[in-house]
Amino acid sequence: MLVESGLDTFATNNEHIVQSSARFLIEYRQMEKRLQLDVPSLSDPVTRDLFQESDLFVRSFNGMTSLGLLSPFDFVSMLTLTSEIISHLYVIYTLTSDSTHIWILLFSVASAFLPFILPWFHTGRSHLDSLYTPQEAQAAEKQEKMRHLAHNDSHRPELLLFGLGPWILESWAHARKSLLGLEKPNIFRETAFLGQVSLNEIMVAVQHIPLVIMMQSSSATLGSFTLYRTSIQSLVYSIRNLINMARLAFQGIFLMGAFCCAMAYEPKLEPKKDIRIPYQPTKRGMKIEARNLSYTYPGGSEPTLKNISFKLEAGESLAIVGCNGSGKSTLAHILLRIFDFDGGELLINNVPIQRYEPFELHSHMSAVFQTFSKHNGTAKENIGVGYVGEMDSPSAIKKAAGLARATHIIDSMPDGLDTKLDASGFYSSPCFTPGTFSGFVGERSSYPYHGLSGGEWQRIAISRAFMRAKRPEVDLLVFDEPTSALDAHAQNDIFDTIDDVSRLPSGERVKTVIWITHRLTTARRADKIAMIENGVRDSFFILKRFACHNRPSHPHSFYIHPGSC
Ligand SMILES: Nc1ncnc2c1ncn2[C@@H]1O[C@H](COP(=O)(O)OP(=O)(O)OP(=O)(O)O)[C@@H](O)[C@H]1O
Repeated sequence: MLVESGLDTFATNNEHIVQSSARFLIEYRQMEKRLQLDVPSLSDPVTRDLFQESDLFVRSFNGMTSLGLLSPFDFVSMLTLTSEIISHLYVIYTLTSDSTHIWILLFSVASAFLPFILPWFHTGRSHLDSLYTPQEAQAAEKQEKMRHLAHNDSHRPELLLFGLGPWILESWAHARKSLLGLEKPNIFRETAFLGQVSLNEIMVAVQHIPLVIMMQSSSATLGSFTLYRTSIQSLVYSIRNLINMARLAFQGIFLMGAFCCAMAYEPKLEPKKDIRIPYQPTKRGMKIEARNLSYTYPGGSEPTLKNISFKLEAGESLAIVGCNGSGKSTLAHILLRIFDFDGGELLINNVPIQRYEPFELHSHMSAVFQTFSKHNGTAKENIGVGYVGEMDSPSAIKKAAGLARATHIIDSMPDGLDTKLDASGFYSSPCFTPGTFSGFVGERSSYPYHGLSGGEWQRIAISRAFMRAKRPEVDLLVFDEPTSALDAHAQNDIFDTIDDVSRLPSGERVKTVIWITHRLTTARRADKIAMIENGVRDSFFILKRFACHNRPSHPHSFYIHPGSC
């Protein structure tokens, strides 16, 4: 007994280790692949579906009897069920001696199966189909979206401001009911109920009729009657289980297929091996040349950017100005290789940008996006993500914060760099009652998270960009309205720093700098100014010198303007 129990424990532990390791590996591969996905891949619905199905496989990977894994145990269960079916069939066969018995048998089997077959006719589709209808997929997506809105604290202020609660609840309930099959008309439900519950009982009663006839023959005993009855019920039960198991196995194989396809998926911006070349630095920054660049957002009918052409020598600075919606941020995303472009050419250091591996190219760039991220993490993490190699170096983080003039913000936080920041704005709002949470970083404070103003967040985002910007391998700095929430004095300081960071101590510029701004004062600091005019979707941009259009003269300014000129 002792040995048996010891062996059993050993086998269980071993099994647990094997299952956990396999599960971890699958989850790791999925996470790794998902993190490689670029924006164009993510905006492709087919890719999104593929990764969703692959996610489903990974989440269902629970080892034995899971949906995702066909374990030996599943095959053993299938074999057992098959052998059970054969033995029940044999028992029934031995009890069936003449043609009357055969008819009784057929009648009994048909009536036992009827309750399971009828619902298929009610819905007009197979059980398998019912798992994948587009309406249900839509309902599932909506349900998840609403659940996310309700659970994610970062949406709470807008949720309250716009009174979205009832709408979210109603939409969620609608989607949920539809998924649970509670939204069918009453008549249909009653029919289905009759079909599944009462019909079962009716059929059990009906099955007794031929058996009673059988009892009247002299050879039938009460024992054979019971055996016959039990065998038919067991036969139906085993067949049903086998079908369910086969269905799960089929789904498992289908989802496993999706997982394998996802693992082989190459992100859209990834260059093919035969054209890929390593980034060639110029020592003076990044040389950029755009020739007739065009871009249309997925699903858009009109191009947001059309025929953009310009040239920026390594080490030059360019300010892009223009009205709202003219495409400035879109252009920045293309230059940063976040988006692809539909037409034209973009050369980086005289090489088409498509030939560079995006991960490598990005290591030579730093940026502040207009809609920068706010992480629900510590100040250290929020700044450190700019260059994770120095995330654990307080001095590097403080230096970057110093460049962004954010030192005083960090000094005023309760736990300095270890203060958890409130990305959602929820915990710093007056509606939040302190003291209801415990165990957060910085328990000295009664608030779990520390709130920041818009300008302070912007300085954190600029610090993040400076974590990487000052590094020698970085050749391009892009700032999309980096100081929109800062006062004029702070704005000047930041632009002085941008200028310093882009130069060697000797004063030589070694980084190309592009910034987007609505302020003429900051635009004038650049070597060149590009202006996007009438840029909403139907623009036709061409880079020209201001002087050609009687614009304020600046020796190195350009004018991006609609229409050929
Ligand atoms: N994800 C998107 N899908 C579809 N259209 C988009 C998307 N993002 C932006 N647009 C559209 O592209 C156009 C250009 O937007 P973009 O953000 O580049 O303008 P912008 O010049 O940076 O504006 P702003 O000065 O207000 O920041 C806008 O008309 C906008 O509606």
